[in-house]
Amino acid sequence: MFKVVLTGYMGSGKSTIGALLAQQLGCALVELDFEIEAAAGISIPTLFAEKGELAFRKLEHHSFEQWMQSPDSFVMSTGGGTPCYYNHHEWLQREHVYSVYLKGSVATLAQRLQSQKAQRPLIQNLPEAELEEYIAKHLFDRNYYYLQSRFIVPIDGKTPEEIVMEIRQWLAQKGV
Ligand SMILES: Nc1ncnc2c1ncn2[C@@H]1O[C@H](COP(=O)(O)OP(=O)(O)O)[C@@H](O)[C@H]1O
Ligand SMILES: O=C(O)C1=C[C@@H](OP(=O)(O)O)[C@@H](O)[C@H](O)C1
Ligand SMILES: [Mg+2]
Repeated sequence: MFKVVLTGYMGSGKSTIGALLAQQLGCALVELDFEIEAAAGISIPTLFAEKGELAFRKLEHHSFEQWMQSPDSFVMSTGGGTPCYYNHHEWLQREHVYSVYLKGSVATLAQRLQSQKAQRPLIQNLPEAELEEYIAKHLFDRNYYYLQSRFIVPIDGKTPEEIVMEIRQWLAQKGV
């Protein structure tokens, strides 16, 4: 049994890499944001707008815990905040959990997120000029949690395929 858990800031590529990695490993993909949307019956932006971030975090907690406690093997793409709430960071180093931090620079994340703010309620109303500064501060706070992942992959300037290959090499060393 193995649980590969991808962590990292919004825009670091968790969803993209997760899908590719699960496909290559031939295992299930858990896209935590989809799980939350399915449980809520509404999109994440609507959930934030109508019920608030706290309601989102509760659903995220429920879904994350259910999957982590299951006997299933999978690749999980978390949301950028997932390891930073409740006791979630404690899961990152448990037995059978292969946590991977997709580590991007502020510049790379800001460049990617600029055109994708609408799907991400935490940044959707930020003026363009403030995005980079917001990410820098937020990432500083969240790094404490991301860095508890067992493997760190710098992502700047790499293709998804290159990143997936690095993760697969590390997993192979661990016998996965
Ligand atoms: N290695 C990469 N190089 C260039 N663009 C990427 C890479 N990985 C992801 N992207 C793009 O960056 C954006 C954010 O990726 P996404 O997988 O949604 O990140 P996350 O789930 O971490 O928020 C998407 O437009 C995606 O196509
Ligand atoms: O960083 C966060 O707190 C969030 C990240 C999002 O996922 P991505 O990291 O896939 O964008 C999504 O879970 C929600 O908008 C909150
Ligand atoms: Mg995602």
